[in-house]
Amino acid sequence: MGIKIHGSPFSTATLRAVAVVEEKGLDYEFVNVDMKSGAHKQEPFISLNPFGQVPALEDGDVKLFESRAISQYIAYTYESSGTPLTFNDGKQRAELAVWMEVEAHQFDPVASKLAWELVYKGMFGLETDNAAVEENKAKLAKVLDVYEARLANSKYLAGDSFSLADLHHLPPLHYVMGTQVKQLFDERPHVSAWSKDILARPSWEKSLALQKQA
Ligand SMILES: N[C@@H](CCC(=O)N[C@@H](CS)C(=O)NCC(=O)O)C(=O)O
Repeated sequence: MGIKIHGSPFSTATLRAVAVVEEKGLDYEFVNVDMKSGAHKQEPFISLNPFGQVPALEDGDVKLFESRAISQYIAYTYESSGTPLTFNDGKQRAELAVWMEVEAHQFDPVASKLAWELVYKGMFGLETDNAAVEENKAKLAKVLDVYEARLANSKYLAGDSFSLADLHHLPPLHYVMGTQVKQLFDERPHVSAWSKDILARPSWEKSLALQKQA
């Protein structure tokens, strides 16, 4: 049995897991979980993730949930395939850990909230909360100031090569770049160059192609 990713192509967390497998050039089966009908809260999916959230991964007898845990499993298990997304050196591994934490705890909460307010709510016919947009834009600006300083000295967040730390940003980054939030990236030259670079990766284009098949 090969790699199976269970999820929705419209879910940012699912796309994070898919992007890693694409970046590694691995064959995989995408198993669509119909979130509209609540399939993520029922069997058989709930046995893969008892929290009822996509994505989940199966690889032989390995079963995992949490997109960032899935990405690390793929990157380390299939280290020799495709792009090296991790580092062997201890200091670089520590840098990778730092920037993966920054993505998960500083970037993702605000970028995902902005994507929800400015993209997803529209899809569901819900009204944007403009106060929440302004509040989260201000928070994101502060995070991006830190990124700008980091990226002035380092081509990618964890070092000189593209890694999981960069890849983890792709799904919410993709969504907010189609909104007024893009301006916050454009105003910061190093952040702007970095975001253009990582969004142009063929693995990301292939990940998004899943949406066209849905
Ligand atoms: N920390 C989790 C978050 C997973 C998550 O929030 N998935 C969303 C879709 S992007 C979901 O399943 N939402 C439905 C729900 O929470 O009921 C991960 O990275 O995998």
